[in-house]
Amino acid sequence: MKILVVGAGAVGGYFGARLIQAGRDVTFLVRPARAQQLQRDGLRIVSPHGDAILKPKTATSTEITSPYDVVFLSVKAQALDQAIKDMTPAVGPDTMIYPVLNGMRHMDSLVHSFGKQPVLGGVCLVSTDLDEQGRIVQLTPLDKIIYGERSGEITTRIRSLDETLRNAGFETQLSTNITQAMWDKWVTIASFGLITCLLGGPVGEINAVSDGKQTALQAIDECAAIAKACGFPTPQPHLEYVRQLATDKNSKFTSSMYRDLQKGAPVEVDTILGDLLDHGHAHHIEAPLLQACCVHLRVYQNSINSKNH
Ligand SMILES: NC(=O)C1=CN([C@@H]2O[C@H](COP(=O)(O)OP(=O)(O)OC[C@H]3O[C@@H](n4cnc5c(N)ncnc54)[C@H](OP(=O)(O)O)[C@@H]3O)[C@@H](O)[C@H]2O)C=CC1
Ligand SMILES: CC(C)(CO)C(=O)C(=O)O
Repeated sequence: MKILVVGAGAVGGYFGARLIQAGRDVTFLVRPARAQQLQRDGLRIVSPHGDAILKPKTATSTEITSPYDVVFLSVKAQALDQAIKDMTPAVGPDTMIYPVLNGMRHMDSLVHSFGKQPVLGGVCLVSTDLDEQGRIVQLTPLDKIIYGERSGEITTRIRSLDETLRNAGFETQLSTNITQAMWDKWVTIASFGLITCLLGGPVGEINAVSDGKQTALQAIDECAAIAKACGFPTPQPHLEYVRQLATDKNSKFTSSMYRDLQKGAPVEVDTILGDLLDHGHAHHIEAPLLQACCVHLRVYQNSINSKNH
């Protein structure tokens, strides 16, 4: 299968690299600056599972002339519209689009642009960072991707995708209920985004101060209550796992949103937290911590936008 990874950043770069190491046919769709960096320094992975420096195949949007079998979409929400335009030549009648962005709103944009047929559901569970030198640094051993047809069917194409992705150095799961899995992930990232960005530190530092633990648990309850009201209740074992992760006093765990905030970079506030809050409003669910965090991050976002103009 010919795989096009759109975005050689923290997520795409990591899973793309592991797939290349496992012998899969991977090309990265990149913009010119990243193309030059990869050409010069290679694709560099720093990971508890083993470091790597690879020379990947790359293409810029004008260099794509024929469809790929799979487009693994791993850009940030704010880059989605342009990425959709740039990846269009790679999408043919049989292409599967496998997005791993956090949240759900990107699904509407993809279906609007390409129709329902090519768009799979997808989730990734990993904690990676694109550092100042363009290296991909994996911060915890977790690396799992989940994929499935949005209908839940086990089709021939999803089986071949599963065969291609399995045994490539990370955990995989073919899901027959990918929409639920995406909601579970949404609750996870919204909880950790909210906890770390609003309370201002990694999980352990929040739990080290009085009322930190209770506030973290309240944040999870707010996000889970919205998912439940929307008809996607987070399964109890998953909720327990999130609660445990969020209350570990020794944990350095953060969220990609918090790391963006620390870097002074744009944060996916509206697609991860704002969209969840809107779903809460539609169901009359009170979510004061989530609301406060949205306001905090929107003020931050406005301040970086005005600095950049
Ligand atoms: N990092 C993490 O731990 C996790 C992130 N996620 C989610 O995954 C998604 C991706 O995040 P992440 O990998 O961290 O983000 P990064 O910013 O690290 O990577 C995104 C990459 O996309 C590239 N890009 C943007 N637009 C285009 C384009 N038009 N064509 C080609 N490349 C493009 C950027 O390259 P450049 O700007 O250099 O051109 C950048 O390298 C987000 O929705 C995030 O929430 C999910 C789970 C964990
Ligand atoms: C919460 C976490 C680490 C789970 O994969 C994540 O999705 C993120 O930081 O963006």
